[in-house]
Amino acid sequence: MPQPKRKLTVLGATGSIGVSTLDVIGHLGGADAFEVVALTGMGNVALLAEQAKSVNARLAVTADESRHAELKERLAGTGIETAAGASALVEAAERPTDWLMAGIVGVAGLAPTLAGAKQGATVALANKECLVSAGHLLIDAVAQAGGTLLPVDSEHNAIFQVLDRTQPDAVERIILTASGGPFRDKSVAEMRNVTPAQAAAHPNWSMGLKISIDSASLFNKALEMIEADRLFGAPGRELEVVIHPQSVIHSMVGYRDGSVLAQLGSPDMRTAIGYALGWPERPALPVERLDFAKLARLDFRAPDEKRFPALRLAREAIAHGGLAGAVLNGAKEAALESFIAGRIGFLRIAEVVEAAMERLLPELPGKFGIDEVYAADRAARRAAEDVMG
Ligand SMILES: NC(=O)C1=CN([C@@H]2O[C@H](COP(=O)(O)OP(=O)(O)OC[C@H]3O[C@@H](n4cnc5c(N)ncnc54)[C@H](OP(=O)(O)O)[C@@H]3O)[C@@H](O)[C@H]2O)C=CC1
Ligand SMILES: CC(=O)[C@@H](O)[C@H](O)COP(=O)(O)O
Ligand SMILES: [Mn+2]
Repeated sequence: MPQPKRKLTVLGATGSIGVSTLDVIGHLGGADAFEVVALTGMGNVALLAEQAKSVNARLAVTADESRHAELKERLAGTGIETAAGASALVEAAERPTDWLMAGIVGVAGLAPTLAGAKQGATVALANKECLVSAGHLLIDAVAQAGGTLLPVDSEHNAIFQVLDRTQPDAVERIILTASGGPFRDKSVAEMRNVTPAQAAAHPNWSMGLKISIDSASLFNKALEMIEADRLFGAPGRELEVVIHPQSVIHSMVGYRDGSVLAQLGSPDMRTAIGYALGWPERPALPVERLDFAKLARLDFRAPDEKRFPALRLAREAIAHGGLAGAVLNGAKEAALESFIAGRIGFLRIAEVVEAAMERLLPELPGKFGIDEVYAADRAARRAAEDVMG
């Protein structure tokens, strides 16, 4: 009897993570090995349609209702179902699947990712904004449904790989590495007038526009600190960030005997995605192997929080707990969109987030559910807009 194929859904299939995920799926057998339940995208319906055909997906969904007619036309006669809009994304994520990639960017990914978690799928989590904004709601949803949450963000995937879960008390430090981004060595004055294109030019990783710019402001690392706190935080465990310009060590865990375990690899997300798809096994992948003699050296230095205030704001959000992450992220998303649109300068991003946090943190409810998360996100965007004028 042939084994039933493993069912997969990819949210955000047309993005950087989504394209890498489909590449990994292709290397591991594609439509012969997997049944692709659903693929989702937003504006890039041409790519979405091509992807859906290439893996013989059951359903293709665009988040943008105005693009549905085009998607339908591109998939006419293929038998692939189509749908559009925010609720269609959630319905796609609710369709029974074994494995779901959460690869939508921003808090827009929260509702479909939660829906996937609630049906008990293994959730491969690239979208960090879910954990930052909704705290333990996602982790609890996975646990209640009997599913598994596998971090895909390279740092958290690295920590997951080297964390000895049989000895939680032996872990004393979680060390996130940060490339420092394209402005690692720039002064505040030099960063004042940088353009979105300069900010998006990541030195090591090829990624979507928003995460690339977040790496430049170190807000990516700020989000990752909160993400790490949600995933691996425990009393007595320190959370550190170290600048490591080569992005070869993806993160580290320090133990009470002085050992530090690190995961290394080329800056290629297919390793983390493949790990999450194959877990607990490691599939063979055509990722460039590290050549240590060629690398010759690995560098480290402390982050400069005067030039990059994002890390300090992340620590404040972690210390405050609850919905502070939703406020930091909502304000950051609003400020980032304004920077991309040319409405504010690069340095204003951190100023806007700090002002929104100062305004909103004192009045946040301690207990929260999903409605309060969205309310905090909306309030943060309003406060950010207000500060930006
Ligand atoms: N790229 C990377 O290497 C890494 C990314 N991550 C995280 O993974 C997530 C995805 O990042 P990345 O792939 O770079 O992002 P991209 O911008 O490249 O892709 C985003 C995906 O989400 C879709 N999308 C955009 N807006 C919406 C929306 N409002 N509703 C539904 N779908 C939407 C896009 O559709 P379309 O393109 O069709 O418009 C696309 O499929 C982010 O949370 C990021 O922080 C984490 C670690 C590494
Ligand atoms: C690939 C990945 O996980 C990104 O989040 C990457 O780590 C960004 O790099 P920096 O934020 O360290 O510049
Ligand atoms: Mn990362």
